[in-house]
Amino acid sequence: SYCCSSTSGGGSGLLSFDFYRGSCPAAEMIVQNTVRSASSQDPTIPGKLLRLLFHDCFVEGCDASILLQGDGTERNDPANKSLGGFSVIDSAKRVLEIFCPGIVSCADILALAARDSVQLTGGPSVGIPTGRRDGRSSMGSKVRENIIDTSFSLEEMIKIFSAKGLSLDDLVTLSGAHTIGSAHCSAFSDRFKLDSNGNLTLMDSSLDRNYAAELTKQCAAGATSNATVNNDPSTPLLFDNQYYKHLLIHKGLFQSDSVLASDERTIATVQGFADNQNLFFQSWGLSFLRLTSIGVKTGDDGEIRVACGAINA
Ligand code: HEM
Ligand SMILES: [Ca+2]
Ligand SMILES: [Ca+2]
Repeated sequence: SYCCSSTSGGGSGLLSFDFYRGSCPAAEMIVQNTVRSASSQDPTIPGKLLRLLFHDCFVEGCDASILLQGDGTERNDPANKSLGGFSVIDSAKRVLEIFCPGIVSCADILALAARDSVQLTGGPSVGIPTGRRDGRSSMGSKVRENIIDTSFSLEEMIKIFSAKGLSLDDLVTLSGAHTIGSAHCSAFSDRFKLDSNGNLTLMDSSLDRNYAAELTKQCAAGATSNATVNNDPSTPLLFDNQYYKHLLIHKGLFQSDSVLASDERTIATVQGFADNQNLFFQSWGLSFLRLTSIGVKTGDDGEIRVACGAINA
């Protein structure tokens, strides 16, 4: 088994499965029910929760720093303005504060909610250990250096992933999150240029022409600035291996997606996942565990917030 007691160890970094078994046995069920009901009202929720977790874990570890509100926080950094799903975490927390006040961290709620989002959309169900505690700081200035931009080279992506203890396989596997959810036109407009009519024309020859034409149509001049396109053009609501199949036929939305199918260090993994969904799902389980373990605070570190948007008084 994974480890360990829930006694405070002063930041030992160890989590344990079913950490809340004694203190709040319904915790995981309450999160799951909240995510399920929110997603049935709004199918864009699972993608939002999964991306929210990624952006939390890459800045100060998986400590819910992304949820803190206020001037100069991560959440208010321009690079995070397209994040969503906050209200789902808040409502799970409200229910948990009624049943088990002061027990379940926002960091665990977010990790569990992202896990459940994958399962709800048809992906693998992954048991993850809990016991994360909530951070007490959140600085917008730390976002840029830790979050990958769509224009990054594979080299630059590897650098950031390895700084988090994640491998090249983790990078290819976790990028598979783009099998669900959507993106604002501005997120990939660097692959196009604006013509004199304000319309986009293709600059990046690594993109399939018909797919590019479809994207320019959806993002044409006059489309509102909050226009979005699906990350996965064929099964946007399903967590499947279609993302990898698209990469192989030059239909990766971001440059950072496309590069995975063109670099010889990653193409075999992409091919393997495209050919075999079970392989992708198995790998997802391992990589997701590593993602949700980045920089966790345990023991005496951090706190259990009363409300996810603010540190305790
Ligand atoms: C490796 C480099 C990555 C880059 C450059 C990247 C970039 C982006 C961008 C620009 C968007 C669109 C945001 C918007 O315009 O609304 C997006 C969406 C998304 N990303 Fe990533 N991402 C990366 C990795 C990941 C990882 C590791 C995960 C999770 C494990 C993830 C999960 C998602 C999800 C689920 C969405 C859809 C969000 C929604 O529907 O609101 N991404 N990503
Ligand atoms: Ca964080
Ligand atoms: Ca899909």
